[in-house]
Amino acid sequence: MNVVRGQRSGTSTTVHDDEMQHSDNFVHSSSNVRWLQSPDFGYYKGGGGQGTRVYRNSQRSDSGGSEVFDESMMLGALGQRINRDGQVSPNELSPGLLDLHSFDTELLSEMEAPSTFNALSMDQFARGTSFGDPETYFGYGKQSGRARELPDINVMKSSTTDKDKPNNVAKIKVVVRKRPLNKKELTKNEEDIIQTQSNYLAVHETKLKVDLTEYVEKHEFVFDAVLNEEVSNDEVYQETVEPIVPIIFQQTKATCFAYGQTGSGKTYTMKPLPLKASRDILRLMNHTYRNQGFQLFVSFFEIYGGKLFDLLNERKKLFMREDGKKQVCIVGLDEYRVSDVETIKELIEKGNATRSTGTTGANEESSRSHAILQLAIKRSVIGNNSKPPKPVGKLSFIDLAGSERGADTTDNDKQTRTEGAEINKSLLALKECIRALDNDQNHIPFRGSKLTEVLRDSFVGNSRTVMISCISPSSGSSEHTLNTLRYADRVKSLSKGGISKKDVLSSTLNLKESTSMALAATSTIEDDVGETWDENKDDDDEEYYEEAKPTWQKSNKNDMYSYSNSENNLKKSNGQMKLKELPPKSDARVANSDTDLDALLKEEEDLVNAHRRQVEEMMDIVREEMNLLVVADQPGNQLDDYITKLNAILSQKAAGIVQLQNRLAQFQRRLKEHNVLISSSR
Ligand SMILES: Nc1ncnc2c1ncn2[C@@H]1O[C@H](COP(=O)(O)OP(=O)(O)OP(=O)(O)O)[C@@H](O)[C@H]1O
Repeated sequence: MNVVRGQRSGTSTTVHDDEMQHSDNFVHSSSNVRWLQSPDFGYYKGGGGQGTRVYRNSQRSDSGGSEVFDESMMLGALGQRINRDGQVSPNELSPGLLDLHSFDTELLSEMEAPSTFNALSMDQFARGTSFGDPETYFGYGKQSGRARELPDINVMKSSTTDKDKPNNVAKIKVVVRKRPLNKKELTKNEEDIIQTQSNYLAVHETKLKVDLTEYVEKHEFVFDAVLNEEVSNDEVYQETVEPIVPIIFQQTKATCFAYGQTGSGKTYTMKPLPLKASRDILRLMNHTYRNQGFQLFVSFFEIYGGKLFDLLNERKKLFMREDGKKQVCIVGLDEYRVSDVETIKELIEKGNATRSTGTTGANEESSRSHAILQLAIKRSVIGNNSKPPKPVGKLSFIDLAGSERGADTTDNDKQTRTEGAEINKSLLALKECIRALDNDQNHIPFRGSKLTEVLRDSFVGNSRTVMISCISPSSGSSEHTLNTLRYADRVKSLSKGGISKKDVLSSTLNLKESTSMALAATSTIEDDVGETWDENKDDDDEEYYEEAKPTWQKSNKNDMYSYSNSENNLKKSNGQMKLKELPPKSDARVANSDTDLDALLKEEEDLVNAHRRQVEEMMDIVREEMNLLVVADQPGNQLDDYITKLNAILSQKAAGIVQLQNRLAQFQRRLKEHNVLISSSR
C-alpha cells in the first residue's frame, strides 16, 4: 500500500506518526527522528555518523564532461569579479530602452517550434509528473540516489513538430529541491528530516508535548517534482527549464524563479540555468531555425531595496517607466545581442560578480537582491536590417533574495531589516500575482512590489512559470522549510480553479470576524507610531510613472496601503445605486444590477485580497516578535529599539485593518441596497 497514492498535486496533509498508517515503502519511527540515521535507510546519504559526513558540495560533476559551463567556477563567485579578456564588442550592444511590454503588441505570427515534449511524454512514467500532468505516481522500493530516473533529453533530440504540445505545458510548475546537509548543520548534529520519494515529500518535525516528551509530526506534500540532494544541476535543468525552451520561439514568456530561506540553495540552483538554456536556444537558432532571422539578447539587472540596477553596466541605476498603454520599460538597461555560449557565460559571470550580497547568520554570501536575467528572442526581417528586430519570446530567470528573519541574522541592523521587509513584501506580491494569474483573475496585483511590476509583462498573455522551492534538509530549519513548502503548496493548489463567487462571499462574511480578532490582538499595543519600519520611498517612481492611479498605492511613508481605485469604484457604484430613479423597465434594471453586482463582487474580491495581505503581514510581524524571544539571549542586540519599531508597525497595521473594516461595512450596506433593488425589480 502506498501512503500517499492518489494525492493530487498541490495537496498537503499533516499526520502524526502515531496516527499514521505505515507504508510498505516508507520507514517510519513512531516517536522520533532517529529513523533517519539508519545506514540501511535509503534516504540517508553519505558515510560516517553524525558530524563526520563530508559535505560534497561542488565536487559533483553535473555535466558528464561535455559541459562548457563550469559550475564550480561560479560557486563562491558572489562578490568576486571574474575577469575575462573577451569583452563584448560594442556593436553587439543595443543600448537604451528595453520595452518589456512590447510583446503584447508586436508579436510575430505564430510559428511552429520543435518540441521536447514527445521525448518528455515518453519518459513521464519514469519521471513522475511533468508539465501538465497532474497525476502522481510512486515508484516501489527505496528511493535511489536520484529523485527519479531523469532521461537524457536534449532540446535537439526531438525535432518533431507538434503545435499542440506547448499548450499542454502547465502555466505553473512547482518543483522542490532539497540540498544536502552542510558542514555547519553537521557540526551541530542536525538531522536530515526530509524524506523524498518521486514527487512526494515529507517533513518529520520533532515537537514537544506539554509534558516535554518528544514526538514527530509528519507533514506530507506532493509537488510537480521533488528533487533530492543527489540530483545534479543538469537534472534540475531538464526537469524545469528545458521543456519550456522551445515554446519561447512561440511567443511565450516564461519565468523561472527559486524561492526559499537564505542558504537553501537558490543561487546554486539558479546560476547554471540561464547558460544551459542559452545553449539550447542557440542550438535551435543554429539548426532548426537557421537563417530565419532569430536573435538572442541578454540583459541582467537586480532589484535592491526597491530600486533597479544594471548588473552588466556597473550597477548603473535604472528607471522603470510605464506608459499610457501600461507597457513597462526599463530605461537605460543594456541589452546584449549574443551568438555564442562563451559570451553569454562571461556576461552572466560579470552580472553575478556585480550582484549585491551580504552576510546573514545562515549564509555568508547571502543574496540581498533579486537578480533578474532575461534571455529575449527577437526576429528581424531577413534582408532588412534597418528595422529593429521584433520580440518573439522571453525567458526570465529570477534568483530571489533569501527570505530573512530576525533570528537568522547575526547583524540585526536597520539595513538588514529593511532588506528583509522589502524581500518579504515582494515574495508575498509574487505569490499573489501567480495565484491571480492562474485563476484568470482580471485584477493582477502587480503593484504589490517592484519585482512584480518589473515582471508584469512576463505574466500576462501566453506565459509559463516554474517555481523551484529550495529547502534545507536540517532539523534546525524545519520551520523555514515548512514555510517554504506551504508557500509552494499554496501557489500550486490555490492557483487551480479559482475562487467561486460563493467562496468569496463566505470569505467576506468571515472577514469581519477575523478583522475583529486581529484588532483584539493588536489592541494592547501602544498607539505610538513613532519611527516607521524604514520603508524607503522610491522617489523615482513618482518621476517616471505616467499611468493611471495605481490600484495599490502607498498612502504615506508608513508602508500602509490604501485601495484608491476601490474608493473611486465606491463613489461610482453609489452613483449607480440611483438606479432606483430610472424608469421602471425591469430589463434595464436587471442589466444595470448585473453591472452593479459585478462591481460589487470585484470590490469584494479586492477586499478579501486586501484583508489577506493584512493578515499575512500581521503573521510576519508576529513571527518577528517570536524571534525576538530567541534573539533576546544574544548580546549586542538592540532589543528596545526593535520592539519599539515592531510596535509602531503593529499600530499601523491595526489602523489598516480599521480602514478595511470601514470599507467592509460600506460594502455590506451597498450589498444590502443592491439586494433590495434586485428583489424589487422581480
Ligand atoms: N544542491 C546543492 N548541492 C550542494 N551544495 C549546495 C546545494 N545547494 C546549495 N549548496 C551550497 O549551499 C550554500 C548556500 O547556497 P546558496 O548561496 O545557493 O543559497 P541561497 O538560497 O541562494 O542563499 P541566499 O538567499 O542567502 O542568497 C552554498 O555554499 C552552496 O554551494
